[in-house]
Amino acid sequence: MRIDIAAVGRLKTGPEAALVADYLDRFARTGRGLGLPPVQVHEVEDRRAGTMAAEAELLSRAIPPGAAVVMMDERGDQPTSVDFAARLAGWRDQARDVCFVIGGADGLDPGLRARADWQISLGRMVWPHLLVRVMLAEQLYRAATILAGSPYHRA
Ligand SMILES: C[S@@+](CC[C@H](N)C(=O)[O-])C[C@H]1O[C@@H](n2cnc3c(N)ncnc32)[C@H](O)[C@@H]1O
Repeated sequence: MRIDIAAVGRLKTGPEAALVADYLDRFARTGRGLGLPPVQVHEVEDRRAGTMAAEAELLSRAIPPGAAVVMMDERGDQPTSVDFAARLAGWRDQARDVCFVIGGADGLDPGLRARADWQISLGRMVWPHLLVRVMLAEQLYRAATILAGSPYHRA
C-alpha cells in the first residue's frame, strides 16, 4: 500500500507547512506498527502557470495507477473520524493504494472529479486549500491513533 496526497500549490515554509510536517511525521510514527506507510506529498503548480485542464493533468499524473482516488470537496460525504479510519484500514487490508486530491483556488476540474472513488467534505464551508492539507494530515494522524487504540481520539 502507498498513501499519497496530490495537491495544488507549493507549501514552502510557514505555519501550514509546519503543521502538515508535524501531523505527517506523527502519522508515520504511529502508522509504522499498523502497516500504514508514510504519506508522500506531490505538489503541482497552480493554474496561474496554465489552464485548469493543465492543473488537472498534473494532478492526474500524481495519482498512482489503480489507487483509490479520494477527492477533497466541500460537496462530498462527511464521514466521522472513525468511519475514515475504517476506510483507511480497509484499503490497507486490501493492499490498495490511496491518493487524496486537493484542488487549488478554483477547485477541482469536473473531469478529474469524475474519477473520484470517494469525495470527502470537511464541512460545507469552503476552506483555503493549504488549511485543507493541514486538516487532512491531522485526520490521517487521528485515524492512525484510532486504529492503534491510543487515547488521542476521545470521542
Ligand atoms: C479554495 S477551495 C476551492 C473552492 C472552489 N471554489 C470550488 O468550487 O471547489 C480549494 C480546495 O480545497 C478543498 N476544500 C475546500 N473546502 C473544503 C471542504 N469544506 N471540504 C473538503 N475539501 C475542501 C477542495 O479540494 C478545493 O478544491
